[in-house]
This record gives sequence, structure tokens and C-alpha cells, in this order.
Amino acid sequence: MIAKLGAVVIYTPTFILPAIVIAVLGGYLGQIYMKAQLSVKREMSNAKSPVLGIFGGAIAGLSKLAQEAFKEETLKRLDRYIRASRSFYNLNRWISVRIDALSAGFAAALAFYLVYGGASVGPSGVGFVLAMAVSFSDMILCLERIQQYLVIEQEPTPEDGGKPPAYWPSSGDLRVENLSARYSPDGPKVLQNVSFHIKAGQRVGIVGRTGSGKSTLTLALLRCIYTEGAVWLDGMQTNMINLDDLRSNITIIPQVPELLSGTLRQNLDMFGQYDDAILNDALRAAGLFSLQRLQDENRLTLDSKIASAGGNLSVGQRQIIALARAIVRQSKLLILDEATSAIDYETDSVIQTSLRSELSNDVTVITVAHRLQTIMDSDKIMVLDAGRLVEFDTPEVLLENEKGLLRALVEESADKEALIAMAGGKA
Ligand SMILES: Nc1ncnc2c1ncn2[C@@H]1O[C@H](COP(=O)(O)OP(=O)(O)OP(=O)(O)O)[C@@H](O)[C@H]1O
Repeated sequence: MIAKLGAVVIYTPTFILPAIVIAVLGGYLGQIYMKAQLSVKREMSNAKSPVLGIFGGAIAGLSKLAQEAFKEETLKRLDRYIRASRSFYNLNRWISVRIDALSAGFAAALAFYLVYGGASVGPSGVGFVLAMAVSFSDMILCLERIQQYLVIEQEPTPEDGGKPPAYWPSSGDLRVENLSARYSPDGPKVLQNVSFHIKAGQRVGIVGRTGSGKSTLTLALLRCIYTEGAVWLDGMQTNMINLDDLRSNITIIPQVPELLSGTLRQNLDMFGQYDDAILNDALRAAGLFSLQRLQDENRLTLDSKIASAGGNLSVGQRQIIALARAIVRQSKLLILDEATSAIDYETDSVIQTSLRSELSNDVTVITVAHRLQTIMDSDKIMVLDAGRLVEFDTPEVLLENEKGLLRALVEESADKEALIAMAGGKA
């Protein structure tokens, strides 16, 4: 930008003052625009995920769709999204008109001066200066945008005082008090005053209808979003701990785990800290070897090549590798977001068996369940509704409550009898 301003000034020194005025005016307008568009953009992102959520939910449960209710809810969510995106579009028009007007005014004045003002500049010089002048005004806004990225909000940096002792966490005891969470500083509270205590080694299932806050709760435990309230893991309050230490001690297995391109060994042990025997043991414990035969030509071994994001593996294989990674890391808290689709029954039952038998007794496993079968024999079940914890007890006790939400979910299920038997068999 300075080079362009320099080019204009060298050819037409009298234009230094107007150029500075244009730069200041453009910067001022840019600042107004940036301030306004930030909150509109945030509102747009907040309104976008419910729209995507309802379409995702519709695709997952297409056969059971109540068309009228779906239409009404979709239109409501689209309205909210369109209101925000319309404002965003208007804001863009607002700034474009002003920057274009400034740019055109400056270029026109310069052109007038070069042609009629007696400036001793040749035709090629006139073309060059005008080209520089036009792009100079356009760059003011780019500069504002770059400035905005430079001051982007960062997560807190690790501090010496935030390092937990080496033995932490020695168990997966998890205590949560009044935990609330939101996705943006001024957004609505998506999780509201959730409190519970999970003893080390317990297996807990989280259920709730779509949008009830199950995934949000897992993100809040990792402090990936804005949270209030307190969380203690193995007796230490997690907001006193550096984010990298906290996150390296909790393993989360998402619905579709991401892997890095490289070998399977590198994916299990990125820093080369463990020997092959430990890594193979983890793969066996996670159930990989029970799914493939020794003579299979394309069976996975530590040297198998993994494509970027794990693209050459099935979702089930990726979940098994993510589980093996958790076993290698010896995490005391494991959060599993159950894969709803694209995972066959055999792989699913291998994963579930590994979770039950291969983890040590003090590892706490929280499973976000989309199928009640997965968690009906858990030690406890947590039921979320509109961001609140409405039920938390053993499956047997919860099912006794005829007005309870878990009971309602079970009643709606096609496998009602089997689910009740699972819960009764356990308690
Ligand atoms: N990135 C986001 N920004 C703003 N709001 C969000 C975001 N992600 C989710 N939400 C909102 O938070 C609420 C809870 O969403 P969440 O994903 O936790 O629900 P869930 O119970 O996990 O649903 P599902 O079973 O469909 O995965 C929803 O109302 C949703 O619109």
C-alpha cells in the first residue's frame, strides 16, 4: 500500500494530502464496518448450526419424520439465519459503496489533475499512476481485515503455575458443579448449571434428544468453548490447569475420528515414546486384531500407511485406532461420541467389548449415546434436555420413573423390551 501511495506521490506530489485524507477516511469507515460485521457474523454462525443440525437430524431419521413439524421448525431456523445473513450482506454493500466512492473520487480527481492540471506526466505515466491510485483505495479495507486477524482472540497460553503434578490424574474421578457453557461470549447459554459426580471407573452414558447439549457438555469438559462453573478431575480444578495439559489427559473419540497422514505407528505414538510391543498390545486391546485375519493381505499393521484424515480406513477402523491411542496414552477419562452410522454391528460390538474389558478399573468412560442399546447397561445414565441435566442415576432407577425422560425414550424405541431387560439385568 505504501509503495502504491509512493508511486502516486512521486508522479504527483500535490496529491499527498488528498491521499492521506482518503487513507484516514477509508480506515475510519473500515473500523465501523469491522466492528459491526463481527457481531453480525457471530450471529450468522450461531444461526447456521441449528439449520445444519435440523437437516442432519432429518437425514438420520428420515423415515420417522413428522413433516409439518419439520417444515415449521426448519422455516423458523432459516428465518433466523436469513435475518443475520441479510444484515451481513447489507453491511458488505454499505462498506463497498463507500470505499468504491472514495476510490472513484480520488481517481477522478487525480485523472482531472493529470489531464488538465498541467502535470508533466506522459501517457504511460498517467495510466500507471491511475492504476496505483485505484488499487491504493481498495487496499485500505484489506489492511483493516488483516489488522482484525492480527488481533484475533487467542486461548490462554500455558503458564508454569498451570502445570499439574506428574501423577495427575491418577484416577478418572470427575466432579462438575454448576457448569454452564456458550459458544460465543454473548451467545445463549447452551448448557445450564449442570452438576454431577462420576466416581473413578464408572461407565456413564449421556442421552437426550437432538440439540439437548450432549456434545456441548463434552466440549465444555475440555474447555473448548466458553464455560462457567467448576470441574474437578481427580481432585484438581481443571480451570487452574493449562489447556494443553488438560486436553492431553482426557481422550475424546469423536463420531468420525481424524487421523494424520503417515503410518499407523505415527498415529498411535506421534513422538516415538513407546515401543512396538506396547503399541501392538493397545491395538489388540482395542479389538483391531479380532476384526482381521493374519493371512489378510491388506490387514493393518503398525507400518500400514494412513491417508490424510484416515481417508483409506473405515469409520469403525478409525474409532478402533482412536481407542488404541487412548489406551496407549493411559487416559483416565475417556469420552466417546458414539458413531451413529457407517459402522457395522461386528465392529461396534468389538469396540464396546474392548471398552468394557480392556480399560483399567479407574478409567472413567463417558459415552454420548445415539443408540440406547450402547448405554443401557452403564453404571449410570445422564439425561439432558434443553441444556439441563434432568436425570442422573442407574438405568434401573430411571426406568422406574414413569414420567421420566429416559423412560419416554425407551417407550418410543422399537427395542423397548430388550432395553428394559438390559437395564434390569445390570441393576
Ligand atoms: N458451534 C455452535 N455454535 C452455536 N451453537 C451451537 C453450536 N453447536 C451447537 N450449538 C447449539 O447448541 C445446542 C446443543 O447442541 P449439541 O450439539 O450439544 O446437541 P446434541 O445433544 O449433541 O445433539 P445431537 O444429538 O444432534 O448431536 C443446540 O441448540 C445447537 O444449536
